[in-house]
Amino acid sequence: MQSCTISIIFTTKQSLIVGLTFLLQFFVGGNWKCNGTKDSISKLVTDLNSSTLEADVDVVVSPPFVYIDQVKNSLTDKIDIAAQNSWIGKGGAFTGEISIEQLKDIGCKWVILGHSERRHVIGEDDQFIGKKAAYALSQDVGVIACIGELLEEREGGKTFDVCFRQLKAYADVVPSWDKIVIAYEPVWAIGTGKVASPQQAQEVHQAVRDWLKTNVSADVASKTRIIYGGSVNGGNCAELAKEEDIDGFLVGGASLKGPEFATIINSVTSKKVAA
Ligand SMILES: O=C(CO)COP(=O)(O)O
Repeated sequence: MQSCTISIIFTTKQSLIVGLTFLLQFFVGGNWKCNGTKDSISKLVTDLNSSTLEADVDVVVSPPFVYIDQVKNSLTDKIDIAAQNSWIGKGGAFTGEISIEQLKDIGCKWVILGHSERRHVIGEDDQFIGKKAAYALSQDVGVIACIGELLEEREGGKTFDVCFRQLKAYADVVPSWDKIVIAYEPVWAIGTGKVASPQQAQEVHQAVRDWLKTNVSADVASKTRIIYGGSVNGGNCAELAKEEDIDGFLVGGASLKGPEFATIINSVTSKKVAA
C-alpha cells in the first residue's frame, strides 16, 4: 500500500525543489454510527457523488447495517463500504449478529472494530475484539482497528500503556497486517468537539509506529496506515494531516455532511505540501 510520490514544488522564487518522498496512501473513513434515515442517507450519498475528491485517497463510509445495501447501490464506486461491527466467526445461531460472510455478500470490503463505543458502551474487551479482527482478516475483509485512551487514562499518564495493550491484543491474533488500518481515537475527543492537538496526535501515532517496529516488524511499521479520529472537522483536518505519522482520519459527526467530509478527504493536499 506504500506509494512513492515525487514532489515537484515551485517556490515563490521559482526555484525548483525536487524531492523523493514516500507517503502512505491517505485513508479517510466516515463512521455514520447509528444515524440517518433512508431520506437523509439518500441526500448524503447525492452530496458525496457530486463532490470532487482527490484521487489518491482511500475513502470508506460506514452506514448503519440496515442502510448498507441502499448506499452500496447508489454511492460512487470510488468510495468503499466499511461495516461498523461484525461477529467473531462464521454466522449461525447468534441472534442479532451480522457475519463477515454476509458483509462480504453485500459488498463490504472493510469493518471497523474496537471502536470506543463498542468497548466502553457495549463492553467488548480486547480479546473479543481481537477474535473479530482475526476472523475478518481470515476472510479477506480489511480491518479498521481502533485504539484509544479514556480521559482519566491520559491524565494518569497511561495513554501509551492503554494503546499498546490494545495493539498487542490485535497483534497476538491477526494473521497479517496487510489489510489493517489502525485508528487512534482518544475517547475524550470523540463526539466532544475537543480535538487532540496535532502534536498530541502525532506523539501517539509515532509511538504506535515505534511499537509496531519493535513488536511486529519494521516493514509493517512503515506500511501500516495510522489514522486519527476524534472531533475531526473541515476546519482542523489540514493541520492534523500535516503531521508525519497521521495517514488519514476516521470521522464521525462531520462525515454526515457531504461537503465537509469532502474537505476532510481533500486535506491530503496539505500533507503532500508538508512532505
Ligand atoms: O468516533 C469517531 C469516528 O469513529 C469520531 O467521532 P467524531 O468525529 O464525531 O468525534
